[in-house]
Amino acid sequence: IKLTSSLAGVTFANPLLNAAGVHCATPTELDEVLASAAGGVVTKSATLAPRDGNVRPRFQALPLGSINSMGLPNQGFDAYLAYACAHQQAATAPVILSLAGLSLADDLAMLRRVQESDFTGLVELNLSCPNVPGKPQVAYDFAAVTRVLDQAFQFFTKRLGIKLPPYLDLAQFDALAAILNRYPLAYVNAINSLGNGLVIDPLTERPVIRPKGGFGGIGGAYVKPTALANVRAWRQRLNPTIGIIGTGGVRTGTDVFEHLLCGADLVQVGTALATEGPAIFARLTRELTAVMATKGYQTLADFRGKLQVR
Ligand SMILES: CC(C)(C)CCc1c(C(=O)O)[nH]c(=O)[nH]c1=O
Repeated sequence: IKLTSSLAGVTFANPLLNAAGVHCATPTELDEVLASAAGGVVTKSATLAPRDGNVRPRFQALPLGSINSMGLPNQGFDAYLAYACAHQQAATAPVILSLAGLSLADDLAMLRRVQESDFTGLVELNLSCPNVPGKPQVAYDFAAVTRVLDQAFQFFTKRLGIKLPPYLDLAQFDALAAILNRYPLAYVNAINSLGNGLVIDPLTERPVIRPKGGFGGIGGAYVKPTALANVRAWRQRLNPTIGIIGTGGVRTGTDVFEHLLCGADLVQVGTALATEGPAIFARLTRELTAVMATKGYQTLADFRGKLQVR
């Protein structure tokens, strides 16, 4: 049984990575993921300048998932570009460089720096980043998405993927796919956390996280059906040249199998990694292998995207 997978010409020994934001903000955390059974690692979404992020508590694990309003705490673009270039030299498992500019100008400035750098790996542009205040996040403002991609692909010739939040209306998939299919994207990563949930503690009568009045992104089991639907919807609508990373609700090998069945080329783990640590990747590869053995599949291609129509 082989778990190898490739995305935009980059080969992964297995399809499993961390989700940007989880266990990936420092070189130590990144090294721990690379030292684990993970097939690769994604950096915390970088902003141009380092950021402390929001006040704590800003993450809370829950029985069925998690809520977070981290506020983009990160060591800054230079630190993650240096890490990505160093590990490219060392020919370790692939490092995906995640970017989340606080403005269109910052997005373009970071992409220009990558374009001029020695980094030839995958870049993941987080489109859940804020837009102009008072407007929805970039990914929910299709004119803003068009603007970013139009300007990026004027000069960016390396491998660019985008991280998208969940969409809940089929007309949104149709409209956005028509836009995305115009660009030479390496992949689409679905989904980011389900935005602005609210978890409260009935004993203290307060939200469980402090920033934004307790509003935060929801992850974990809560979002798996939405994550699978987004993976499937994008696979059905995007050019086959655009790969798919499935993220959301992965805790077991069967969850990984379901994302692959819906069309994912790679699968990322957030909430469950935050609670279990990088050892989860050995468990997930073991469990995925067991599922495949039971079903008689030898490779991921034997079943990737082959969800049957009822
Ligand atoms: C939510 C933003 C702060 C605008 C982007 C960074 C981010 C965060 C975060 O740093 O709060 N959390 C998520 O679950 N997803 C994200 O994309």
